[in-house]
Amino acid sequence: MKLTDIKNGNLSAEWAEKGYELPKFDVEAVKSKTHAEPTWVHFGAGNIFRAFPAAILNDALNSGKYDRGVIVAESFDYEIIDKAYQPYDNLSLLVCLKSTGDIEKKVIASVTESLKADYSFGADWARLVEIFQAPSLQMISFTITEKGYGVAPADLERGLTPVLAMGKVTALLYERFKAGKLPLTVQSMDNCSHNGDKVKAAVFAYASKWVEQGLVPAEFLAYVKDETKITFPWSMIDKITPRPDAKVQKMLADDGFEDNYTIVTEKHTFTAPFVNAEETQYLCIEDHYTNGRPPLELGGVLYCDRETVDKIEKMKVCTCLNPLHTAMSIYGCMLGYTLISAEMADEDLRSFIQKIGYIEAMPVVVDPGVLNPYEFIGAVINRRLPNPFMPDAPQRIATDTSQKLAIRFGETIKAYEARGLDKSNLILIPLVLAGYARYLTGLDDNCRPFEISPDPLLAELQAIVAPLKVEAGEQDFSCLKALYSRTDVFGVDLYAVGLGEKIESMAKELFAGPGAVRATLHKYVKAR
Ligand SMILES: NC(=O)c1ccc[n+]([C@@H]2O[C@H](COP(=O)([O-])OP(=O)(O)OC[C@H]3O[C@@H](n4cnc5c(N)ncnc54)[C@H](O)[C@@H]3O)[C@@H](O)[C@H]2O)c1
Ligand SMILES: O=P(O)(O)OC[C@@H](O)[C@@H](O)[C@H](O)[C@H](O)CO
Repeated sequence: MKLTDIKNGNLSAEWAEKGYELPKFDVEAVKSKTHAEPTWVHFGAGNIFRAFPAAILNDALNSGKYDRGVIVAESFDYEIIDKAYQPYDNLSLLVCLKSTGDIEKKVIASVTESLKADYSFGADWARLVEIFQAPSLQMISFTITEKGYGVAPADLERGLTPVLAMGKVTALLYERFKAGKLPLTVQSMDNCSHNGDKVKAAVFAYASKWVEQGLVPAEFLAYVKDETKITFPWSMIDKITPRPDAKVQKMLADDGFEDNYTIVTEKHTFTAPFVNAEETQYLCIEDHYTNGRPPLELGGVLYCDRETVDKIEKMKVCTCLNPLHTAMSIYGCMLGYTLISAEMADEDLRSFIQKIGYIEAMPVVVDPGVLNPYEFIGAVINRRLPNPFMPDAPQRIATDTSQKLAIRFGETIKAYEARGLDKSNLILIPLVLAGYARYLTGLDDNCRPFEISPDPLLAELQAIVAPLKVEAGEQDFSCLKALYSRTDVFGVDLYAVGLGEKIESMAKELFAGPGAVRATLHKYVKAR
């Protein structure tokens, strides 16, 4: 069984016998309609895209009530397109690993083209320009990680040929402007707070600079700022999607599914012709579109107003899921874990995240109404994270931690400040942040080196903690001031909000030699 059998019409009875769900729509017809009149381009050809946005579109197509696919554009890691999309006609296999142990396998055929979003790939770039000039285009979306929204001063100076994702997107919006100021919605689906505002700020930064440099007319800036033309809605996305896993790969191989290997690209993306993910999924989107949109409600998307998205996102990204993930990943990596479900069987770690969620973060959550925060966190702690069939690893979650702490913990600290809540109630959140300094040493709790996950600020932050040793006895921890006063990393100056000294004293305990991470974690969690 190979994904390309689908195009060749070469489908054996084995597919059904082995429980593989095939597309229920005419894949070639959808492909040619989408080519002629595209409606949706997604940037970021990573795992979550295939497991979730592409899969809900596949469901919409399976319903027979919609007929357009999605075109994927990769602006950063072109190897994904060469190795995980093109050889498989852009088809992929979604393996859903339920907490009951049931496994669903579904061929996703909603991706109709895969393009490398860079000028150096002439034909692909020309096709993207053509798509952005099409009146039918309704939405562009993103899952490019938080750092993908970065705007570097050097890139702003590159004019109309920038190298960063947001610059390229702005250049494509300029093509749409020239094609008649056509409307479009720019939709982030990343785990950032107020994610629409992040894209918006980046697009405005490029457009303003280009106007200032005389590269584009002032009307272009007015166009991207005109909410009847271009909108940047907020969203909340939730579906735990680990990297492709060796056990799943073996299970597929045993089935006779031949497209079962994993690729690690030079840029460290873990990709494959298949994705493995959990069953639970939520995608809540602010319904503010200027040129219509694909009917993703057919695949379960919840459309609502901005205020509701804001509350749902705060609940998930700042309280009930992502902070727990980061807490258990920082400590999990130091304690030698490679599986999230195994960490959930560790009483200290389970209790750590439970108390962070229920006692320290929950007091600042506003009930979004459409989802209940207590039910949500209950499912995360009791069903989703302990799912023994999910191959999720703390090392995946620890990737780019410096980009996530401000959202996952800083927002809660800010809310305590804003509401005048008693910050002495914050104990385990400071312990997470103290653990980050210990994590940056790259030594586990036995003082053996472990591989720190990639992070754009890694070298810079490691240099700050470099003077510290993991050993018993007195040492000078004043270098930590340069870390914990970083508002770019923590969202607040932790000294200014009165938590810096507490974090420093916890860090002293964590650095006190082999076994200190476990002992300190146990002490604070038990006392809480
Ligand atoms: N995996 C999950 O469980 C999950 C769940 C909800 C939301 N998300 C969101 O989706 C994002 C991607 O997750 P994934 O599982 O697809 O990861 P992945 O590693 O499989 O893919 C990452 C994607 O982002 C692109 N990217 C990375 N750095 C970039 C940069 N500097 N500029 C432009 N593009 C860049 C990569 O090329 C790739 O397309 C996450 O950061 C998160 O915001 C992920
Ligand atoms: O995807 P990231 O890197 O922003 O964060 C890692 C995980 O916390 C995240 O992917 C969760 O699995 C996801 O947010 C669940 O919906």
